[in-house]
Amino acid sequence: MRIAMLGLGSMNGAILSGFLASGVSADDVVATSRSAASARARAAEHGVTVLAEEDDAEANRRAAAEADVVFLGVKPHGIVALCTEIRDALRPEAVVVSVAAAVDLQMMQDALRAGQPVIRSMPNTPLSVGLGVVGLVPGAHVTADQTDRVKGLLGACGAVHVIDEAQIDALTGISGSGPAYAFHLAEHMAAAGVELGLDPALAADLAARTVQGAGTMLVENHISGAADAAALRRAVCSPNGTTERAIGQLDSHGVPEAVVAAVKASADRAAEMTAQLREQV
Ligand SMILES: NC(=O)C1=CN([C@@H]2O[C@H](COP(=O)(O)OP(=O)(O)OC[C@H]3O[C@@H](n4cnc5c(N)ncnc54)[C@H](O)[C@@H]3O)[C@@H](O)[C@H]2O)C=CC1
Ligand SMILES: O=C(O)[C@@H]1CCC=N1
Repeated sequence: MRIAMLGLGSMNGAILSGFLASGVSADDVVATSRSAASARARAAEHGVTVLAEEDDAEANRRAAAEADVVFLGVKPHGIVALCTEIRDALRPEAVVVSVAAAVDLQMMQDALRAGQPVIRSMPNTPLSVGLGVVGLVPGAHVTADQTDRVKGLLGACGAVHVIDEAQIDALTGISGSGPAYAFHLAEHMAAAGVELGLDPALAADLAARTVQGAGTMLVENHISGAADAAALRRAVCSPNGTTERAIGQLDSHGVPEAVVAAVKASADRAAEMTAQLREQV
């Protein structure tokens, strides 16, 4: 299966790392980038061909022309223009997969040739280490085989959920943006350790491994049904102990409400961006 990755930034780069680690051959991937310098850097980093030409539309068309699956990894406001650019170069059976927030299936289908299969996705960057989460919304022209093919590719680097388009903003608020919430938490746990006198490298290591360990426990217990997040939290809290005091601080500082507000803000922003993009097309 030939894969094109148009726009090799943070998200498509994370997906590509996941693909290569899961056994996709670098020979089966062609990517594009905006500048020759970034193309060289990305080609060296991933060991795949990265095209960048004077005219980036030409690089995108060349990469798309041979592909069975084409990942669109540019910013949301560039997706429709990219679809228009590659429209006539795509093979009719090639599946276009957008990773962009806010750009709905209709906008992409309208910019591509009638009948071109399109899948809207919302991935997250932990796909790079095989622990991602992806929401997939297959468009009207996508066959079950084509969905399975894309699910197979992404499923080798994370959990894939096929969802309705109406659910994608909520999913974005949890799993698309969510890695940043965990990184934010780790950042401030480590900063507090430094304030308490720890070496910065030690504090960062403690925070990173704690988030990793808690995440792994959470997933294992979630899959087995043994315990949910609240039960695992309670198991760390000894009565009148250190953690109970710490959680009391999180609660009194409004962290539960802040997390709910953060997830909703991400989802609301996605919807707002969709409305803005619809006005532009
Ligand atoms: N960063 C993340 O964690 C996530 C990002 N996304 C989505 O991924 C998309 C990309 O976001 P990031 O990777 O964060 O941005 P980014 O800025 O890191 O990557 C975009 C890349 O596309 C390149 N590019 C721009 N126009 C191009 C063109 N015409 N031809 C070829 N390359 C072009 C840019 O040079 C850049 O390398 C967005 O639509 C975003 O909504 C979705 C889920 C998570
Ligand atoms: O911040 C953003 O808009 C993108 C979508 C989800 C994660 N990053």
